[in-house]
Amino acid sequence: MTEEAHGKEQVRNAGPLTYRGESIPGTTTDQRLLDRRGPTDWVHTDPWRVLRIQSEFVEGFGLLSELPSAVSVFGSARIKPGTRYYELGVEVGAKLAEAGYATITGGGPGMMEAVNKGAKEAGGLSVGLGIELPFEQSLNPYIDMGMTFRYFFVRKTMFVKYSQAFVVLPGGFGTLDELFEAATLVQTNKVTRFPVVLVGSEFWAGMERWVRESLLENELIKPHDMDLVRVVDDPAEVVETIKKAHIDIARKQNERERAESAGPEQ
Ligand SMILES: C/C(=C\CNc1ncnc2c1ncn2[C@@H]1O[C@H](COP(=O)(O)O)[C@@H](O)[C@H]1O)CO
Repeated sequence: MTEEAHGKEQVRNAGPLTYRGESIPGTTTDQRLLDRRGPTDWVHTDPWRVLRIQSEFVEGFGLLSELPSAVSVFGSARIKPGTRYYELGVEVGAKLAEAGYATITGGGPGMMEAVNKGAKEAGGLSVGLGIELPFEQSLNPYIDMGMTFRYFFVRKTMFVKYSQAFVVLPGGFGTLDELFEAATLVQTNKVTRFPVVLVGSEFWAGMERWVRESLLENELIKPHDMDLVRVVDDPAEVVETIKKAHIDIARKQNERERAESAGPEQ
């Protein structure tokens, strides 16, 4: 801030702003910043929340932007260690790590913990993107890099932006929300097509049947929408399915680019 007499009139430059005469505020920006007194309601207002949301995006991009090729894995928060589904999660995490993928989960207990454990113990990079919940919870202990988000939608952006595939293990409402969000993003071309792989054909059979009989038969989805999601059983198949899908996607992309550069047919 500079203040000078310009002829008789006072001038104050405050950053890019210029004030003259009567318009000069009674206090400086620093004085207002450093003054702790005054009402505090603004911390609970939407404009302030917008800044917090912005800072969450900045922190998330900062944490994840240099992540190597990664896969997001979703699954129940309630599966217990020692159960067959927990062991399935450990194996899926290990296979992804052995294939060189970083593994991203919701950072919580159950399946998320199982997958992070498998990935970490197999020497992979294990990432957890947690969410603030009304009850106390911390990131599981098998995470190399993690962040706890305030806002679900910011966290969801990170899963999509920083992974090359989604893997979905058995789970409840949270897992189904993540699965159908991924399917919708691919269906509407909001993301470049990427593989969505469900693990556990027995677990997913009921949902598959319902999607076919209620959604497809009532023409609420198109027949090719059924191909957006693949179902496998063996953890090794998860990696094979992702790799194969990536090759297919790259081939189709090349074909499209070649057709575009050849110009319109005569
Ligand atoms: C309910 C319990 C813990 C909840 N903790 C969570 N931490 C992190 N992420 C979570 C949590 N709960 C749900 N999620 C997200 O949804 C998916 C699991 O939800 P589901 O309803 O259990 O299927 C998971 O992929 C997370 O991204 C018990 O301690």
